[in-house]
Amino acid sequence: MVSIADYYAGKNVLITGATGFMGKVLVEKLLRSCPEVQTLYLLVRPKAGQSMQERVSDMMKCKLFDRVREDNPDFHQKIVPISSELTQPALAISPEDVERLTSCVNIIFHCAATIRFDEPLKHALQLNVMATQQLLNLAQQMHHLQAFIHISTAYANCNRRHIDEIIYPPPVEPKKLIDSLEWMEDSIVCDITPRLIGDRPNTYTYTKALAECVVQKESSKLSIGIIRPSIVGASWQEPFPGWIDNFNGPSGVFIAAGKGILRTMRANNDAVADLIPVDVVINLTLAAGWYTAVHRLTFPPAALVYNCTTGGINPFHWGEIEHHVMSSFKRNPLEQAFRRPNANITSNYLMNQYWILVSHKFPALIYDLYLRLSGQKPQMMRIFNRLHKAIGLLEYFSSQDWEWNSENMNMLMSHLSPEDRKTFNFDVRQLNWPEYIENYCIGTKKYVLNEDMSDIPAARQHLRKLRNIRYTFNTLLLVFIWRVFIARSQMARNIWYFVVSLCFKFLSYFRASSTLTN
Ligand SMILES: CCCCCCCCCCCCCCCC(=O)SCCNC(=O)CCNC(=O)[C@H](O)C(C)(C)COP(=O)(O)OP(=O)(O)OC[C@H]1O[C@@H](n2cnc3c(N)ncnc32)[C@H](O)[C@@H]1OP(=O)(O)O
Ligand SMILES: NC(=O)C1=CN([C@@H]2O[C@H](COP(=O)(O)OP(=O)(O)OC[C@H]3O[C@@H](n4cnc5c(N)ncnc54)[C@H](OP(=O)(O)O)[C@@H]3O)[C@@H](O)[C@H]2O)C=CC1
Repeated sequence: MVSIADYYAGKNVLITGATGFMGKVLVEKLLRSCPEVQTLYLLVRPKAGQSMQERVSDMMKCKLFDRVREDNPDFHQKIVPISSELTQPALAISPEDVERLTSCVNIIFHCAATIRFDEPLKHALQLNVMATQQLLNLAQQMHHLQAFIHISTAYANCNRRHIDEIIYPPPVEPKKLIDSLEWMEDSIVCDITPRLIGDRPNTYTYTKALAECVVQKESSKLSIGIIRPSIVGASWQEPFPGWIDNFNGPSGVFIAAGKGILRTMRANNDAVADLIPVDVVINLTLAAGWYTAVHRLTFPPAALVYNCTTGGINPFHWGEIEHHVMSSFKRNPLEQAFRRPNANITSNYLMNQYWILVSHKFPALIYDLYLRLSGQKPQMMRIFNRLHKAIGLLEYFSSQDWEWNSENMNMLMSHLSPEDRKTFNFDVRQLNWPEYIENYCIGTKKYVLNEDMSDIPAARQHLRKLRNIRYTFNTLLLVFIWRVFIARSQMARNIWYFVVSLCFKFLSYFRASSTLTN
């Protein structure tokens, strides 16, 4: 069978969501490991005052592309941005571009989505479901299409404990839902959203489940693969360890803990933390593209689903993550930490509320008071409120376990040549978690916060200063409480005198015995 790189040689690839976290890694890996690929067409929208060309050229300047740049300084010639707003009719692609794409595209990777957990249902439906349908319509007009790869999520069916590599019946017929919500005002949709999403935690997982059904409907006409990654984290090996560029999922939690802001979170110490490195997901995605295309004529007309998870193969737990994240940030501290990193996870609701009060709200109040007194704008309480909202949305995923069947991932691996297994490695049995978490934490420091590694001694010095402030504060607090207590209670005074005299007696005894032995 042809190798993966040989398959992609001369192919035209269409990618949505290329400016996102996973899309960027996909573009980079294709250019680096499949250097003979013909053209990458990226569907991009203008954003924040930047044209789509400007956005794509900014993206190509990013550090992620350093290795590709080294191998082929002219790699940008292979990239063709196509203007597209996925929530618009016909994806807002111009007729000339449609003509161009339908005549030459061989493979589609559909990564674009809204991954916000608090996205209003209508918008999440528009982007995650309707745009997917429109892209499938476009795909059917393509004369040379060999594979359509849809990126879903392992949590699309998080209302089940055991998840097989099949597409489950939709909670509702997507078309009916879209039609009925179309005429409704946003406020009404907002009111009925909890009833609609039922036992799913948010509009994201709900709409991703509906999108899978939309994709499945077209599987008799197109060769389709569906990738379901779990919690996508920093890169494991490629293009370099620890690459990450956003606050999503665990990254924001790690950073907040490293900065000493987050001290408590509800999570189950013993639950599996199903993190999956982004390079593993992308290697599997490219291999699935190759497999889908090569076997397109022999497949029965059904989309092949790949659960892309680690829990069943190489499990690691939230308690272990907490331990390794904390020790990593103590070795490699973040700059200007608010307090020393010391976050604890607990599954006990009351305990968590207690620590929120003592370790989040109380220090925030004091710090804001200090800011106010020194003529600055208070900000800490606002930061904590945002943090509480964010972790509140994540807790559902860190408090329970799921079991994913990953037979198709194993099957795919067994079809790769030894060379492809190395170049497109998605064998998570080899993943060393402590080393991965260390690189992940360093990655958040270097690539998300843009902090310099040479500043680590100063950051350590800052942590020592914070420790001394804490010791002084605790001592003063103890003395203060004790003084108040002693002033009010005869019993406390008696205990105090008893302890002091006991200490004095011990001291005299040791001094006397040491004089005798000399
Ligand atoms: C040591 C402990 C170990 C235990 C550790 C347990 C970890 C347990 C992880 C489970 C993880 C499950 C993951 C499920 C698996 C998928 O399905 S993965 C898909 C994942 N999707 C996400 O993670 C999206 C979640 N995020 C959201 O929905 C929204 O960002 C939020 C949280 C509702 C916040 O919305 P918002 O208040 O409007 O804020 P937003 O505009 O997004 O961002 C505002 C600012 O905060 C920053 N920010 C955003 N999120 C965060 C954050 N989480 N933290 C800090 N800053 C953030 C942004 O960068 C932004 O900065 P500026 O640009 O203003 O400078
Ligand atoms: N990150 C994770 O942990 C996981 C992600 N996934 C799935 O992987 C895929 C990629 O996720 P990720 O890279 O993290 O997400 P990002 O949020 O980083 O990227 C989303 C991409 O979609 C594009 N997009 C969003 N709205 C539009 C629009 N209206 N028109 C055109 N493009 C749009 C964004 O473009 P722009 O830059 O213009 O906003 C961006 O390129 C998604 O399908 C997600 O569901 C699955 C499991 C876990």
